[in-house]
Amino acid sequence: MLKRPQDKYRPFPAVSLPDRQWPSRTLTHAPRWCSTDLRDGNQALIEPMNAERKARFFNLLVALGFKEIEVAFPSASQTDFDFVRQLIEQRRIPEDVCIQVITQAREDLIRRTFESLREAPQAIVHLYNATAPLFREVVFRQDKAATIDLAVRGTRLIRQLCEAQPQTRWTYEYSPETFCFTELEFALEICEAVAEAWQPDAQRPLILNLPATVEVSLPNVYADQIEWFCRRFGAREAVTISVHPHNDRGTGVACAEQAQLAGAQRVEGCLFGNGERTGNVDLVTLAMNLYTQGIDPGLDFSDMREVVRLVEACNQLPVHPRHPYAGELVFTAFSGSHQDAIKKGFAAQAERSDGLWCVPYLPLDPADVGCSYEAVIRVNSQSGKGGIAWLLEQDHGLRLPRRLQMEFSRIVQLRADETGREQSSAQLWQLFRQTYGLHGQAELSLLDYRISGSGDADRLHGFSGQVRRRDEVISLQGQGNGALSAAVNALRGAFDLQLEILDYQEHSLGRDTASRAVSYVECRGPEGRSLFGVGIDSDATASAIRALISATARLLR
Ligand SMILES: CC(=O)SCCNC(=O)CCNC(=O)[C@H](O)C(C)(C)COP(=O)(O)OP(=O)(O)OC[C@H]1O[C@@H](n2cnc3c(N)ncnc32)[C@H](O)[C@@H]1OP(=O)(O)O
Ligand SMILES: CC(C)C(=O)C(=O)O
Repeated sequence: MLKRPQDKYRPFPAVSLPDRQWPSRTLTHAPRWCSTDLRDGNQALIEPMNAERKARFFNLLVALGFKEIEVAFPSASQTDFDFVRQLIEQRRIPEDVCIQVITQAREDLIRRTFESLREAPQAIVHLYNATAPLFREVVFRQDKAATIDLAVRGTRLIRQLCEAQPQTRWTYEYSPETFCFTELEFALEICEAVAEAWQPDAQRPLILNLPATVEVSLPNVYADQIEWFCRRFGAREAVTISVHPHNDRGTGVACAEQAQLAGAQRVEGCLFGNGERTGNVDLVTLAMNLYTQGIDPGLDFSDMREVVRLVEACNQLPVHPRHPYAGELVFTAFSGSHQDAIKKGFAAQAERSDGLWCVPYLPLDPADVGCSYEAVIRVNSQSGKGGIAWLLEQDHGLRLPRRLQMEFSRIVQLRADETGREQSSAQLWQLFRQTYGLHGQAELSLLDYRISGSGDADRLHGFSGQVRRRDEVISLQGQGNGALSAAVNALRGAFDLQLEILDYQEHSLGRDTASRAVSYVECRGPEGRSLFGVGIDSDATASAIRALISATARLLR
């Protein structure tokens, strides 16, 4: 890169619009959406879609709720032409959906475009020509007058061909391609000339589509351009202002949103931002941005994973795992402090009953786009106790006491650091069971036990039982004020061990009477070392004794 980029690149000039209104407006409703996945998206693919992929994509767009779909550049290829014919002849276009096709302003191409549209119930014919100085000078070698003439001649021919096929309800769309770096006065002049040639009214609708063909400036500059245009265009009420942002600067979404504040009523783009170079504006993000502001976008992404799957299959391009609202990782927290906040947020959410979504770090309820909470928290070496406890609670019903969370998270941390890998929920559960002796090969396992004297407050409780340690069966005998203290005394005697209970908690693992109980016992052993034991049993007392044995085994280790 250059030390002096100013020698090579010039900043884009600002628009003089001191009384701009758009910054103090807010979005209150969805725009008219037009998907151009099958045209602008398609022309940017390594291998353009065949008829079968186009048909699958078209059906998806219809199912999502799109009412305007740019389906082809019919004069570009036989595939595109035939696809339009199939849609029409096989009556695959729902009544409330209007297909759109694009053409250059060349007579042969326009005529071929109309051939593809024979007997269409309704259609939008989209004509474009580039208007910016660079394109006039370098690509077309035309002056301003010739550029206007090209657009006007194309418009007149389209009008004539529309009139020759009155059974179709026609809409005309004109795009001054490269609008965002065309002199504003000239963009206005050419659009006025096109409107004059078309004569828009309710029966002859006109869409003026003002594209950011290549993003060259900040979104606020684009918004200024749109507001400037909307305020000056003569027959403003008779036309729909549409925008078509690309994403070269990574600000396609901001451009589309701010352009709507500035007066745009319609947005063209692609799902997940496919399209030329860095892509067209991403319609999924735009729609979900509205949704999370409480505005119905009029598009339904309830099964986002399926939408991703289908679009990936049709485009043969992956959707990034961090893609807003849709990527595989966008509802997942790996880091400890995020997991802690999310866990607390879910608990607070469950306590409230106002239905409002307020969970830290999650701007959207994953369930609204068909995602489960399973992936919300995943554990690796960046994770903390909150996330680990969440997984054990969600997947196994365990509500670990805070100090046990701290203890086990240190053990998980060690494992994650050792392996350098994510610890899946299944791996965590295995580590938990191994650590606390909850599996078949525990170092110390309870074979049987009996408690005597319970029920009479004045008498001491007696504990007798047997545990297996490796191949050895060890008998236990002890007395105490309660069952647990009798068992503690029995273990002390059998293993000549300092052992003291610091804390004890239990809860049931389920709601019905047949559910099991889980006990957590924190013990102090030799040299003041404290640690937890965990026991699970269908009987609450047995689960407590198992927890004690689990702690003893760990102290003996
Ligand atoms: C910003 C956009 O996305 S616009 C849409 C772009 N999409 C596509 O181009 C995909 C489909 N395109 C195609 O299949 C082909 O380009 C076709 C069939 C349209 C035309 O093919 P060709 O006749 O071989 O021309 P080619 O592709 O080289 O296009 C360049 C010619 O079109 C002219 N041209 C470009 N845009 C336009 C336009 N909107 N109106 C009229 N002429 C145009 C150029 O000036 C150039 O003319 P020249 O050959 O006299 O110098
Ligand atoms: C033809 C126009 C709308 C276009 O695709 C663009 O400017 O990117």
